[in-house]
Amino acid sequence: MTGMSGNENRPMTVSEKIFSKASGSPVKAGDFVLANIDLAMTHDITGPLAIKGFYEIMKDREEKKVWDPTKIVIVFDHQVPADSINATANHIMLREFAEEQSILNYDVYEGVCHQVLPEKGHVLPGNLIVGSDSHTCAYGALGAFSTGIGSTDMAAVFATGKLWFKVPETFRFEVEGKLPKHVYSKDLILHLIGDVGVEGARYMAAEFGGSTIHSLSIPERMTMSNMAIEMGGKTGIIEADEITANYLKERIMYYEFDPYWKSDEDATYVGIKHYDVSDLEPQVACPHHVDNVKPVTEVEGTKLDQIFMGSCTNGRFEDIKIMADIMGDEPVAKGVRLLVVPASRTEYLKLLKAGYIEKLMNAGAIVESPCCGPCMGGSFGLLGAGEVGLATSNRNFKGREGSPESFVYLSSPATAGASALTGEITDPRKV
Ligand SMILES: CC(C)[C@H](C(=O)O)[C@@H](O)C(=O)O
Ligand code: SF4
Repeated sequence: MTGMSGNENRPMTVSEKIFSKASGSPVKAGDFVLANIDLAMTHDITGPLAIKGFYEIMKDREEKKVWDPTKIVIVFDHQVPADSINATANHIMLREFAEEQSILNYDVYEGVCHQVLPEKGHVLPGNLIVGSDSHTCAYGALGAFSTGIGSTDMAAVFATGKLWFKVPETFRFEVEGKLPKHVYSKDLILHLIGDVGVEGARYMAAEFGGSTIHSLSIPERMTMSNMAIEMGGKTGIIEADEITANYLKERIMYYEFDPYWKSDEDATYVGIKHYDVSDLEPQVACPHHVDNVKPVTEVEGTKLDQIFMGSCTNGRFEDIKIMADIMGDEPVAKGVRLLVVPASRTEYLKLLKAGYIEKLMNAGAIVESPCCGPCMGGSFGLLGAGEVGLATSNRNFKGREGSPESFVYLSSPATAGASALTGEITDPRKV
């Protein structure tokens, strides 16, 4: 894919470039544009309402067809396998819609949407992607502008392939330094969210850059981009580089790297913050807000009832490997439930082959098949009143994982692994 030519020589952020291409003329932050959508993702929770809205829009048309079936992906992940008759009805509705509209990218329970789309090569740098899920910002890890939208907006996208946007301003997070041992990109993103707060990047493109970011693997970048919404960001974009290109070459037959999809030097930012991570400690987000972030040393010793290792934030092979490695051959502490839910079928199979699933099961973990799992108090693994959970996911709102009287802490897989051995929040550097 080639970039826009003739940007009036005005330096642009990568997000401005993407909106310029998507709307057909050079734009700047603050402009209102009608943009062409490259890819639309929906899932089993928000999809049914989008379909109803689509038929409502189409009610007077003879041909009720989506704008482009090849640009729609439908994922079954929040309630799979169906945990209620209502969930089954939603799944049936989505399957029938996909069949009727010739949408081929759907079903088979591949895993959590935000893992499945990049993994299957649906995401490219420079794309404008929308998904009816707030963590759609995750695909920014590959240099796409991707953002969450509501079901009714999705209905309009199904019908027209276009959507109105106000081109967001960009806030740049410039990160330098080498992450210390046992400190990961999850600790970094929690630290940034704790620093700027849940509204710190409201309606902005959060752009993560600097040598630390560009040394991260794609799974590590995905963890960061995924959580941009937790600082209010429209997206969490990381300019594509060689690491991105290598990830894509494994997935897309004729992928060619296009260096255009980077912010120009002298592009206009609404703010730039600099960080040095050389001394960063493992971080924990404490109940009930994602920006209530503390170094692990301030909360170690907090007794746990359950640990959830999974989600679109940290449910990949690399994450679960970190947990398994830190646990060694030691068992899960008595009295704590360790739920491990790989983010996709592919990640699960890699873990199986490498022996990590067996290792974790021998340690006492309960391993479930890929889905959102307990992340949003879904199909299983709910916390009871007064119970305390530690999760590698992205939200710790009141009642997020079950009872409104429960408590959820968020951490990296390393902290979760160390804590599984002791049954209390534990500093992974001390294991
Ligand atoms: C169910 C869905 C609408 C929701 C979201 O948009 O984020 C969920 O995925 C979540 O993480 O809370
Ligand atoms: S894993 Fe959690 S955060 Fe991710 S899409 Fe599912 S419910 Fe949302």
